[in-house]
Order: sequence, then structure tokens, then C-alpha cells
Amino acid sequence: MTEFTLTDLDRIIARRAASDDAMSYTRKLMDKGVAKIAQKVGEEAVEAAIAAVKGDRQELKGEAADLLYHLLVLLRATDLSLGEVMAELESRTGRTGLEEKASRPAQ
Ligand SMILES: N=c1c2ncn([C@@H]3O[C@H](COP(=O)(O)OP(=O)(O)OP(=O)(O)O)[C@@H](O)[C@H]3O)c2ncn1[C@@H]1O[C@H](COP(=O)(O)O)[C@@H](O)[C@H]1O
Repeated sequence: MTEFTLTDLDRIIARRAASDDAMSYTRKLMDKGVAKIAQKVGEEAVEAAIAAVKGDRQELKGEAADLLYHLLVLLRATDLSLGEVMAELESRTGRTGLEEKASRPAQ
């Protein structure tokens, strides 16, 4: 199990989005704007769904990675942070962060 997280990827994306490296796919996507990034998210979501229905787990893994990467780029392009989305997900658990941490077994 890798320790690499969406937060780690989000930090990489932030650095690349702020760079002026013409070779950066992230930078190029940001330059194309929200509509193009949103289109990529839609395409990757459909490709992931098709892979799942086909039962192709290897393909689903790749498409899911593409989807998460493009979704994080979309959040950045729209000034919505990953933290805000995680807070929304946390609120749906009916718990506050403090309660969740308190209920975890001691390490
Ligand atoms: N996780 C990813 C990642 N996933 C997918 N992709 C790119 O997404 C693109 C999707 O390919 P497609 O064939 O669907 O798209 P395309 O034909 O190239 O482009 P369009 O014409 O459709 O816009 C590919 O070029 C992939 O390289 C990614 N590009 C970058 N990252 C991460 O972002 C980091 C920074 O990348 P750069 O910005 O390129 O330095 C990398 O180190 C990775 O960690």
C-alpha cells in the first residue's frame, strides 16, 4: 500500500500549475481553461465507467488515476481546494473531524 495521497498529488499539481514549464501538461491544461479541463474530467469519467462495466480492472486503475488527476486540476482551476471537498465529505459522515480522530484506535 502506497503512502502517496491525493494531497501529495495536489501539491505537485499546484507547483506545476504555477510553473512556466512549457513541457508541463498541467500548465498546458490550466492555460486551456475550465471548459477544456471539465471536458477532460467528463471523458476520463466515462472511460473509467466503461472499464468498470467491461470488468477490466487494469484499465479501470489507469482511468481512475486519470480521472482523479484531472479532477484535482479542475478544482485548482476553479479555486476550490481539495480541503474544502474533504470537509464536505467529512460533514456527510455526520461526524466532526475531532470526533473521528478521537474514535480511532491509539497508534
Ligand atoms: N497524474 C498525472 C497525469 N495523469 C494523466 N496525465 C496526462 O493526461 C493526459 C491524458 O491523455 P489523453 O490522451 O487523454 O489526452 P491528450 O490527447 O494528451 O490531450 P487532449 O488533446 O485530450 O487535451 C496525458 O498526456 C497524461 O500524461 C497526467 N499528467 C500529469 N500527472 C501528474 O502531474 C505531475 C506533473 O505533470 P506535468 O504538469 O506534466 O509536469 C506528474 O508528475 C504526475 O504526477
